[in-house]
Amino acid sequence: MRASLIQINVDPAEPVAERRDRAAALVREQAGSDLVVLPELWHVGAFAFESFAVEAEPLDGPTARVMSSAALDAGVWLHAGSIVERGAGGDLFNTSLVFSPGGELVRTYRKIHRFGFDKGEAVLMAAGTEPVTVALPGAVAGLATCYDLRFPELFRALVDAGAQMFVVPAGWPERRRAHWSLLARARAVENQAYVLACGTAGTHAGVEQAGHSVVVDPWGDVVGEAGAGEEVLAVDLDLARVARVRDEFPALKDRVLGVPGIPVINGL
Ligand SMILES: O=C(O)CCC(=O)C(=O)O
Repeated sequence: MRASLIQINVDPAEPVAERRDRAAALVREQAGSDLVVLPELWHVGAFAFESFAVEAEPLDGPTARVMSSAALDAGVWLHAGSIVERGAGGDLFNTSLVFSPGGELVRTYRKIHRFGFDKGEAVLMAAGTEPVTVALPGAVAGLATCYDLRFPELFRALVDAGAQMFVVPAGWPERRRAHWSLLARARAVENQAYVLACGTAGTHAGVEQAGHSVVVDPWGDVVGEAGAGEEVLAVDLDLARVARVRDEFPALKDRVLGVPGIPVINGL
């Protein structure tokens, strides 16, 4: 599988509509890839809290329309990162969108772990409640978003649902870049799965972004890593490696479930 992670620059001076069109053009340039990934809230900026309500949109809103047509034109599976979704009841969600090469919206994932403690996303958005997987050609992908990366139980539940790779759009701050790299590798090693972690570049709302999107293989080796600025990170994934690593070093099979005090995750 050829995967291209678009680490787009989020600059508050660039109008959202222009960034949307620019992102779509970047997706079209990835024709020939199998999977294209954009980061979390790239249209508005993950820390641009004052713009969340203004830029909120339904699942058939402007970002979904533009991304659907970009996926169709490029003929790729597209994880279009996340949008500020306005749900039917008016609540806002941080919602990831996955399109088929035919441009169909095949999966959505509402971020479960909201970031900010008692501020920002944590108070402005509602939490998702359902882990989500999507069958891509050659592998089942588990979906997670940014802060979710800190919660291994979500990833284990996704493995129980069949995930062989994780796609993690993010707007991770530079200040905690060391955690980003470490956690991406940890989730890959402990779950013996590929991790495709796609962040943003630039500074918005005073928060410098880490960039350094990274793809980690099921052994924990870094397959490719971006720098700090806008960049497309293109990598080739050997999806059969997931089964090989799981067979040769069968740690997942050695899980001991049912120990008092250790919660059992029964899948989804
Ligand atoms: O966990 C972190 O350090 C960053 C999380 C974050 O920025 C987010 O989820 O938007």
